[in-house]
Amino acid sequence: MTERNTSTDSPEKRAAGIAAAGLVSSGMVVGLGTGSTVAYTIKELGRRVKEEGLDILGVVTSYQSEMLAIDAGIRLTTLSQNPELDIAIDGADQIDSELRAIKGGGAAHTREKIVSMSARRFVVVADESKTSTQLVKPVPVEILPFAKELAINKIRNLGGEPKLRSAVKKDGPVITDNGNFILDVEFGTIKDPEALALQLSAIPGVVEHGIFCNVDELYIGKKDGSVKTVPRQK
Ligand SMILES: O=C(CO)[C@H](O)[C@H](O)COP(=O)(O)O
Repeated sequence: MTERNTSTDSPEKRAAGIAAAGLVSSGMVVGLGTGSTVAYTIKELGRRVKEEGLDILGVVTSYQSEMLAIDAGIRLTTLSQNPELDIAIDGADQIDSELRAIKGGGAAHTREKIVSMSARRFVVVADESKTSTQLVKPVPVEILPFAKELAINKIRNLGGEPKLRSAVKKDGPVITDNGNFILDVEFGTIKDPEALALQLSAIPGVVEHGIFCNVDELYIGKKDGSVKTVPRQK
């Protein structure tokens, strides 16, 4: 896994994150993703709650987004109480020209997928470095610790090279918010993301993988502070 850029001061990420917050209006239930780009969205929504009386409920995707949302003053709900969301906004590690994305750099992709699939509209916020004609980054795969060896063998049979993600400030593996391990799997250029997504999902012990084929719209923040929006071609 390459080093994660979680810079807290990025004009590109800020531009994308704040622009996407503009899609949210009072009465909405909003899926709140995880990572440094959507953190700008969460903070902007919090500002609007305080300064403009924006009345929303948020559904978080990680302990990180929960803490940010609480700090920002956003009221939270759960998928049990609100199973259908109006919109979900989240970051991505890479996104291709057909808006298929790799997520899970922050090990939150399982809840992120559940939340994004529960939303009528799923918007990804990113800086330009995340865009690519094809997906080439390693795919994060959350697995049950009990299934590690089986999952590694099955993933190798698919042509992937899995690496157990290690924690930075803890000895041993990363443990997700769900109590599982993460494999970062190198597949080279992913020619057919939809097919690979199905193959990974079929492996016993795979909880969720980081290939997302449900992005409706991409907000790309640029260095000059402008934002390009790209809708998915239907
Ligand atoms: O999928 C994710 C977390 O699991 C993040 O959305 C993704 O890693 C992008 O993060 P950032 O906005 O910090 O670059």
